[in-house]
Formats: sequence, C-alpha cells, structure tokens
Amino acid sequence: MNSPVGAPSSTSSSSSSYLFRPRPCLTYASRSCKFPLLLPQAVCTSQKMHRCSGYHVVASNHPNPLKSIVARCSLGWSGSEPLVCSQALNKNLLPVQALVTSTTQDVSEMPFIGEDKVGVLLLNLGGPETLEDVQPFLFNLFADPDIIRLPRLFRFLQKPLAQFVSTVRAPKSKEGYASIGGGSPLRRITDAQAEELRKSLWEKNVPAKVYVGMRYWHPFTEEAIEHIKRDGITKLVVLPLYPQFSISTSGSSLRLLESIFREDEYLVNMQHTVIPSWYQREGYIKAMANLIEKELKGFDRPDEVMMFFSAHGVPLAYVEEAGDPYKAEMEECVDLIMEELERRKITNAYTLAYQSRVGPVEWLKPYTDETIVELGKKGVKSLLAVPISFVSEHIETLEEIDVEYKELALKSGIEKWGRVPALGCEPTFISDLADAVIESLPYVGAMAVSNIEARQSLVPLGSVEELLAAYDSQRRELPSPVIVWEWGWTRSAETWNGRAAMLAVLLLLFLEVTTAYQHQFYLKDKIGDAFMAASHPSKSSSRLACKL
Ligand SMILES: C=CC1=C(C)c2cc3[nH]c(cc4nc(cc5[nH]c(cc1n2)c(C)c5CCC(=O)O)C(CCC(=O)O)=C4C)c(C)c3C=C
Ligand SMILES: [Fe+2]
Repeated sequence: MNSPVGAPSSTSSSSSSYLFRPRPCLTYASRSCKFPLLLPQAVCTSQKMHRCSGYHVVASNHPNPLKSIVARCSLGWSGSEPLVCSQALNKNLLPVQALVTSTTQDVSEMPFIGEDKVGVLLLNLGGPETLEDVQPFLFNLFADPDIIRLPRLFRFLQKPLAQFVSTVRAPKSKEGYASIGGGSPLRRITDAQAEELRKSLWEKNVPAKVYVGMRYWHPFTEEAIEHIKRDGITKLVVLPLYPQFSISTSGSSLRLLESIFREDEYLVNMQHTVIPSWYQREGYIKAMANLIEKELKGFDRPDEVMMFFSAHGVPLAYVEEAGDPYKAEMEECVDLIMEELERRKITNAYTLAYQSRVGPVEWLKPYTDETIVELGKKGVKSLLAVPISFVSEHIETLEEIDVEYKELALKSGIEKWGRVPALGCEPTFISDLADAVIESLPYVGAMAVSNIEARQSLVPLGSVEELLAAYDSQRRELPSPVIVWEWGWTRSAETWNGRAAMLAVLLLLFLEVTTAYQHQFYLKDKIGDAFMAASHPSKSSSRLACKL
C-alpha cells in the first residue's frame, strides 16, 4: 500500500481513549460466523438485552477498584422484545468478575473479557495543521482515486496529476487556511468528539476505546490501525464522521480501510462492522433541529427567515454516472430535519444548495453562491445558513460560508445573515453516535448487510468488504477524464494505445494549467464571479464554477 505524503514512519497517538470495560450482556458472533442467520437471531440484540435488566449485579467495595464488579444490562435501550436468545446469551454472558466500573483511563490496567476488546474507529478527512502542510495535504487528497477518478488506463497518471493540481491550488488554499488561523481545526475537533464519544459510551456502560483515522492528514488511518493492532482490539466498529455517504468521503476512507485489512493477517481476522451513514437517526436530526431553532431565535422576525441548507458538493457524474447516493441522502436528511422542525411548529421556507466546487466540471446543483444571489434578487431579506454535510467547523464553514457567502449575501440584498454552528461535541449528537455504536455491536463480525433485520435497522451495517462489494457491483465507470474534464474528447480515448493516452492526458494538463492561470488572473474574486454569473446567466457557468 502506498503511504500518503507526510505519514510518519513511527506512529503517534491517534486514540482518544485508554479505557476498557467489558460490556455486560453483550454477545458477539464468532470469528467463524459465516452466515447472517447467526445474527441477530442467535445473538443478543440491543432490544433483547434491555430485558436483561433484572440481571443487575453489584459487587463492589473490593480494595482494588479494578476488581469492583458491576454487571448491569440497562444499556439504555427501550425495546420491548422478550429475551429469546437465552442459550446464546448464557454461553456468552460475561463472567461477573470481569465487569469493572473503575473510571481509570489506563487501558493497560483494565481487565477485559476473554480476548474481547472493543474499539471504535472514527473516520474523517483530516486537514492541514500549518500552512506548510497545505500542499502535501492537497497532494494526498488529489492522489485519491475516489477524488480524481481516472479510468484504469490513466491510473498511472494519478500521482503526477495530484502533484500538479495540488501545486496549482496550494496558494489559494493557503490563503483560506491563513484566514482561519493558519490551519484546519479538524484534528482538534475530531479528537474532542472522540473523547466525548468515549465518555458517552462509558456512561452507557459500554467501555470501548475510540480511535481517529484521517484520510488525508494526521492522524492517518494507517496510524490509527497501528494503535488498534497494538492495543489488541478484537471487535471494531467503523464510524465515518460524515452523516451522508459519498464515494468521495466515507467511500474513500472505507476503500482505504479495505486495502489495509486485506494486507494484514491480524486485521483480516479482526471482527468489525461499519456504520456507513447515519443522517436518518433521530438523535442527529433532533440535534440539528435544536441548533436551527436556537439560531432562528436570534433573528428579529424568526418566521421570516429563509433556511439555507448548504451541503458540500460533489461532481455531478458521481451521482449520475457512478451511483453515489450522496444527493438522495442529503435531500432525505433535509426533509427529515424540516419534518422535525414542523413538529415544533417551525414552518419557515427553506432551500438546499451545494458549495465548495473544485475544478472545471459540473457539480451538484444548485450552487450555493448562485442561489444566494437569486434569493437576494427575489427579495429574501433574512437568511440562515445551515451547513449540513459535515459535523465539525472547518475551512468551508469558517471561511467560505462565514466570510465569502455572507459577503455575497449582503451584496445581493440580503440584510440579516446567520449561520448554524456545526454539531461539534453537542451532547445530543454525541449521545446519539454512542447509541449508533451500541446498536451496531451485535452485528460485529456478522455479514449484516445481507441480513434482513440489519437492513431494516436504523443503523445500516455491514463489513467494509461487503459494503464496497455491494457498491462496486452497481458501480459504473465514470467517463474518460477527457469527458470528466469537459474538453470534448470522446470515450474512444480509452481504447487508444498507451502512447496516445499519455498524449491526451498531457494535453489535458496543459489545458488545466491554462485554465487555472486564467482563473487566477481574471477570476480572482469568487464573489464577483458568482454575482456576475447570476446577473449574466448567458455567461458560461462552468467557467465560473471553477475554483482552481
Ligand atoms: C461531505 C463532505 C465533503 C465532500 C462530499 C467532499 C468532496 C470533495 N472535496 C474535494 C476537494 C477538496 N476538499 C477540501 C476540503 C474539505 N472537504 C471537506 C468535505 C467534503 N469534501 C472538508 C470538511 C474539507 C475541509 C477540511 C479542513 O481542512 O478544514 C479541499 C481543501 C480545501 C480547499 O482547498 O478548498 C479540497 C481541494 C473534492 C474534489 C471532492 C469531491 C470529489
Ligand atoms: Fe472536500
């Protein structure tokens, strides 16, 4: 496997928790579990476990706090199904002596049950911590075949292309990161979320260690995996920190994880499950509605405020040609939040648009900047921006929304501007993530995707391999890059011999650089661009869509 640029040779700590406490009443599928029928029927599901609440053993006062014993099954579920898995449950019940309530955070001192150690791996994008990190961070991002998708024939050009595009883009990106304090806050926030998640799991009697694995910067996913191995984790819940699934985000991280798992004997045998998206969870929806409700109250006339959901975009071809569920999930997510708000008698007008496009291809529409201008023209006076695709503050909330779009809105006639903060460590949200992890535990090691009960679950589950296999089975190749990059070549390029392909891509590089410099010199002010695009729709919008 290729290491990303900037990856350390030795590992640094990427875990946020050093706490291990066995989980009462939890049973798992065995490593040899090959068929879904072992789950959840034979395994104690969350609902069934709730019924264990009669089993509440407390045996404390041991001089060694680590030997204090508390076994309880009141894990916070509200299911009403009877406990039907007594055989499996009894077989797998934790020995009472093994259950510990000490709050010490030193994992080395914490006993655990048999070989079972539970870990949660949070996957995220990562961001440059200093301005020097920006170009290598961008290189890692553009070297990702799920970000710049080249047909197989052109794959050998992925890295040279990444080098080129990252170098061209770095000055503009650096400006952005400089304006938000010289680096991305993503690592700090994700670490804090991991720590809060760990605490929440602890409070729900589920001791697990929580790790952070970033896709493009420290702590890299590879580093997190090293920690997971070193800690001897045997059961792993993989939780991408993106509410909605996209090929370019969760998909990319899972693909990397799959390749790491495939190459490592320890990991191949480690049981795991994945929660690929969780935007539909009640706790998340409620947490978002809480934030929106609170922010609306800051306006003089809350009911006149237009709610503006702004999601990070993806190239249109991802959705239309590669089958990315991102757009559908995003729309459903907004609907669910609006339904929740309606239940609270908040019935404001709202709209959804897509921001942060990169490169000269068409991205999901409507574009945020153009929509803001249009709303201004239509006489909208108050706008509340709701970032919807990401749960941390980052460059695109702190700079793009708070500075660029706000300025654009005020220029466009909007008088009152507000922005909903990212969820960060909001307690309802963190508690819901913890519940998602807990609900997924019975599926660890199971082939849950093909399991009816799992499919109906609010937590979609499955192993990395299964998820990717399911996705790949429906996946269609994107058109050749000449079409992706819209320069009018034909698909038959794919049948050319290597030399001709090389020539075509070199030509693309040339055009790319020409376009990039054109934009640097003539289209520097993105606000002005968007304003122009809206006021002169006859001008090419694809040119204005280009951030490079
Ligand atoms: C759901 C969220 C995101 C999607 C979808 C996504 C797709 C996507 N992004 C790029 C290119 C860039 N993204 C950059 C930063 C960035 N992207 C996201 C989230 C999603 N990206 C976040 C949270 C961040 C910020 C991280 C931080 O440092 O705070 C950047 C770098 C910043 C910049 O130069 O603008 C690029 C470039 C593509 C091409 C893409 C889909 C194909
Ligand atoms: Fe991005």
